[in-house]
Amino acid sequence: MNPTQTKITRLINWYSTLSNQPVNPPRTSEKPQKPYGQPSRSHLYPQKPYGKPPKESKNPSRSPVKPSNDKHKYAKLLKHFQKTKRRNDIADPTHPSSITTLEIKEFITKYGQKHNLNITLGDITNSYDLIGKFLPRLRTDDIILENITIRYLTADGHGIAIVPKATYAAPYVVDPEELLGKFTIFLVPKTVVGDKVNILIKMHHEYYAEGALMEVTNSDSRQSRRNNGLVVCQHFDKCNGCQLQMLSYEDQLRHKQSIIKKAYRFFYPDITKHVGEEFGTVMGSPLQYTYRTKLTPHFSFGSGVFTGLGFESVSNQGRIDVKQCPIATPEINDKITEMRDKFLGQSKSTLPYTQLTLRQSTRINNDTGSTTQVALEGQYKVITEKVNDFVFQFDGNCFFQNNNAILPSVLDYITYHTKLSGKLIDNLVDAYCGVGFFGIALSNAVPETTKIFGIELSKTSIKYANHNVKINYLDQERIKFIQGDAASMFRNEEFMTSGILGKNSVVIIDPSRKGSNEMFLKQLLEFEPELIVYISCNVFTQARDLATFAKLQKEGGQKYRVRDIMGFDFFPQTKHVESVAIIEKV
Ligand SMILES: C[S@@+](CC[C@H](N)C(=O)[O-])C[C@H]1O[C@@H](n2cnc3c(N)ncnc32)[C@H](O)[C@@H]1O
Repeated sequence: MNPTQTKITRLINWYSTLSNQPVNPPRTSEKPQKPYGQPSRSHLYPQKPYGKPPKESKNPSRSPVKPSNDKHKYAKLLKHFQKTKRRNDIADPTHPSSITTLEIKEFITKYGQKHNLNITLGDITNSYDLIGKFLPRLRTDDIILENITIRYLTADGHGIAIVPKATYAAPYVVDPEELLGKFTIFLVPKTVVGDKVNILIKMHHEYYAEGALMEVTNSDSRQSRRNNGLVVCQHFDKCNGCQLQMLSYEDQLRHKQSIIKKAYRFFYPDITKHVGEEFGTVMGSPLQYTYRTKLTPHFSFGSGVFTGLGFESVSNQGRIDVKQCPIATPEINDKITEMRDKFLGQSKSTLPYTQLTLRQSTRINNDTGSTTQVALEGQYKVITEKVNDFVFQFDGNCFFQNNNAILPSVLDYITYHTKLSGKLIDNLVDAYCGVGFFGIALSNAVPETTKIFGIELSKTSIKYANHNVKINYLDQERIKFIQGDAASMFRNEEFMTSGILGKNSVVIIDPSRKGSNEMFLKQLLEFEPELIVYISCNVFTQARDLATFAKLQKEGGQKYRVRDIMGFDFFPQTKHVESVAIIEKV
């Protein structure tokens, strides 16, 4: 045994004593691995988690590695891989990568307490040597770790496993002994707590590494919440769209409640003083599949012709061809088939764009009032949707909620809270109003004299919001939607001259994922409405904003209390959850 091998053996022995578990030595793949999934469908899947055949080690002798001088190169490369089109504000504590770091910290603390270990971020940090070795184009080995346990599920729907670095990293560092007491956190998509999995080791980041799921080895065991029999979609293993199909719907709702509680634990722990320890119950969607009224699949192409239509793959290695998407409505699925048949094999020049916008639309027969459902393709088609007794029209590229079936329950919940205090509502303010959905849909839940005022950044949406007032035969003197930044709403001339005062007002806030901001919240506090309803598709920014709102009240004394927080499952089978907070004046 050479000195390096001796060190590796010592490290493995150290881990065996530490965990009291047998250690499966890591395996370098020699033959293509079977991906996990339901055996009956295995013929549908390619043989690898992503297309490339396994690479042979170029370094069989595993000579000790030289220290890397490439820190800057790796740091730059990592930055490149972390950047996505919309999410480049990585200093933001609510950025998804910052949330992942918070989740990892929470996990190692809990795991450390359970196993009597003090694991710090330093103990799980990946060295630049290790990061460099596993960068996509520099990785020389396909290393598979077997039977590792998933112990935590992130808000992104990735399972977390913790593995002593000694079990696989010794050949990639200068001094294997430096791995003593060090761990790697693996994030493994499409896994759930209790799964035992075989993973292919992929890219390393500062505090975690990516693991591609090869196989779940305890699918039928009681330790895991998984039930592969529930998976409906043939593309589930590969597609990035859904994360939770293998969980029962009750487990999905429980997981989503845990995301709401986690978001407040991270950004506004004092929430429990308002709503107690148990909050954020998630109401299920009446439809758990076939609910999605909008899809935006992309065409893939090769040699100048269209070769597929679908979504990003879970491994971020291009797109997968999706023939049917079971969470979308039947009409949208028919449209996918139609568009695929029309364009596949055609030259790329036949279409001026590579992304399709498909939306569900309702056709109303004006003579009989009967309706039929259709799917329309294109960003500028006029879409019609009906919610309760109201009709909404908008361009294909305007924002509109994507799960029509759950919207009546959300409206009922808001109505219940607006009526709870028994006070008359004189004004309803709809901030971030889109095409006027909440303002219009709640117009019959408040007295006929209640003024409704909405603001929205998008010009097109505002055009449709005012159009929707007309087509629902609502009084245009009573309901007004204006274009502008919500942050300047309270100083807007039209708003100031509208006579709307905070007293007896309800303010609805429904911002996009990045949430609201201090400027808006400050003015909201000065406006002093009776009730605030904060609807959010990103509970982390919602929790941050409510913490800011509480902080703003520190000086002048507490004016508001959070009455309730409830989740709504707008997107079954996926990681997403909508959170609605009710904030009342004390
Ligand atoms: C989640 S959507 C909600 C829309 C609407 N409430 C609904 O339910 O259909 C958020 C809306 O906020 C708008 N928005 C984003 N930033 C804004 C800002 N600073 N001021 C006003 N509106 C904004 C977006 O254009 C989008 O229509």
